[in-house]
Amino acid sequence: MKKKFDLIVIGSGPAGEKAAAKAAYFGYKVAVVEKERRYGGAGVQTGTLPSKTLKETALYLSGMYQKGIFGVDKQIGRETGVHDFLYRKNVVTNHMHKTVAHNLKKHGIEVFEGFASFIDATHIKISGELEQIIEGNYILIATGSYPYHPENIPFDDKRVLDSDSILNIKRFPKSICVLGAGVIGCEYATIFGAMGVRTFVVNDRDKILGFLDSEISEALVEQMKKNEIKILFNNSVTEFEISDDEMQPLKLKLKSGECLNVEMFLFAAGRSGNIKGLNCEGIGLETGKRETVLVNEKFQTNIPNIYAVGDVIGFPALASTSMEQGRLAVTHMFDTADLESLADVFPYGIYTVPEVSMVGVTEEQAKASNIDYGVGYSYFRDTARGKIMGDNDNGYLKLIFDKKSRIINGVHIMGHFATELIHFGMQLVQEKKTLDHVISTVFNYPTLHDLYKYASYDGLGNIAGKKVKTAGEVI
Ligand SMILES: Cc1cc2nc3c(=O)[nH]c(=O)nc-3n(C[C@H](O)[C@H](O)[C@H](O)COP(=O)(O)OP(=O)(O)OC[C@H]3O[C@@H](n4cnc5c(N)ncnc54)[C@H](O)[C@@H]3O)c2cc1C
Ligand SMILES: NC(=O)c1ccc[n+]([C@@H]2O[C@H](COP(=O)([O-])OP(=O)(O)OC[C@H]3O[C@@H](n4cnc5c(N)ncnc54)[C@H](O)[C@@H]3O)[C@@H](O)[C@H]2O)c1
Repeated sequence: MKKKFDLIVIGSGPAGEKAAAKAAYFGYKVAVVEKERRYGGAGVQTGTLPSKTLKETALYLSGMYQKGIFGVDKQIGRETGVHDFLYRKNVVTNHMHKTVAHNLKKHGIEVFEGFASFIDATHIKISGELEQIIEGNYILIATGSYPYHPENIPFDDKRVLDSDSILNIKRFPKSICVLGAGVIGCEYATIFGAMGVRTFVVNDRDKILGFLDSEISEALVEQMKKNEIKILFNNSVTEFEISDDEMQPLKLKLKSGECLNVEMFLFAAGRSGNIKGLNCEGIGLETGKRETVLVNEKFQTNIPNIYAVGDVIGFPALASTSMEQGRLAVTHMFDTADLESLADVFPYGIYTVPEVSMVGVTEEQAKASNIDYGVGYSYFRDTARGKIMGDNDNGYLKLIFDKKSRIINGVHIMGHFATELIHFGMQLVQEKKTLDHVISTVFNYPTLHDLYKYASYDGLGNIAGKKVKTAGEVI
């Protein structure tokens, strides 16, 4: 007999898992269909958590942040190989697979292993070892995204890689070229840089991480250079010459005419939505650019009982926002009345070495919208906690505020733990707090939260015409 559910979720990534768990928590009968044996999608298996774990591994093996404390340079041992590099990543993804499986089970969600496709708006065919058809009053598409593969790149899963296949390398490279200075490209470039790999980044623009405040982006470039990462701006790879002999380097011809000889190549220039095989066209579901599903502000598609969330709907394509979109879609389906909308202020966390994080407006945006804005800076090395940690990367925090009201509307941090530190800044921006609010706040001492206080004092100095600090200042 055909099984019937209140909700069928396609995909067990962050968006699907959280949506399914919430609907089940509210008492609805829920199914999740997952095509892979291991749960968690790009969030757990191929994207967020593996890359963040590799970053921690690189920091551990290189001793990069201990260097600032003891002043010694711990060279990565020659014996450090691909096994050491990937070990912790495998531990974390295995554990998280089990955590997701456990979460689905404890909520009483039925999981179907197989590939889901639409028969019609309420029936899903599951293809795989056990083929079957299930029925749902509501369907949630949470199928995520995959690395985009341009035709001119000869991916081989050994030396010419994307952000999925880089996780299965069999030997550790001495040199690598990363194409694309977006989030994936910069994170991996700094991971390999920290591991002592000669790293080249090729980007078709003159800025890395185009959405960042320009000063922060430039400061990160300086740190990358310090870690011997070479960034080739306004450039691209036009041709590949690959010898069958794997001991020979890949020869990459660049738009600038130069040739780059490296052991590995990582393509990191965009992703597309996972809609192939879903049969969207067959049921009349509207899709957009880069294989995305089109939705309204309630995450509802043009077919009212079908919703879509996460990477498959495109921007911002983050695990953090995908989970919330999943929960919100369930709010709208079942009128659970617990969440109204996604917060319009959310942070960006870039897990490069050093980390970068931001919330609110950049200086360029403040300028463009004619806000009479001021800035305040503070440096990790000027705080007691920064001194204790031994600031290694000239880390700093930058506040952008409205000069008249003193309301803070942008916070930008580059430095160790930036992705953690940003959350206080997020509250300031969300709640429209002022510089005066920050200076009247008491923090634990010594902590890096002092950065907020010093930047606020610097901002007040700016208003009073007594500004003393500039971006990237070294004393
Ligand atoms: C290298 C990298 C690093 C990242 N780092 C971060 C980060 O630090 N912070 C952050 O917030 N975000 C990060 N992201 C983005 C984050 O991983 C994604 O935004 C998030 O995983 C999207 O969640 P999702 O549930 O929409 O899709 P996914 O996590 O991709 O999950 C989709 C699931 O659907 C399944 N599926 C697809 N089609 C079908 C089908 N037809 N039938 C059955 N199952 C199907 C897939 O197998 C998969 O398990 C990173 C991404 C990458 C690639
Ligand atoms: N920490 C995080 O939150 C995090 C980490 C990794 C990935 N992600 C998510 O994954 C998504 C995809 O990331 P991405 O880095 O692949 O894409 P992206 O679109 O963010 O960046 C691509 C970069 O490659 C450059 N580029 C594109 N084509 C090129 C070419 N032919 N030659 C040279 N340069 C080229 C672009 O100018 C851009 O700088 C992001 O949008 C993000 O949502 C998030």
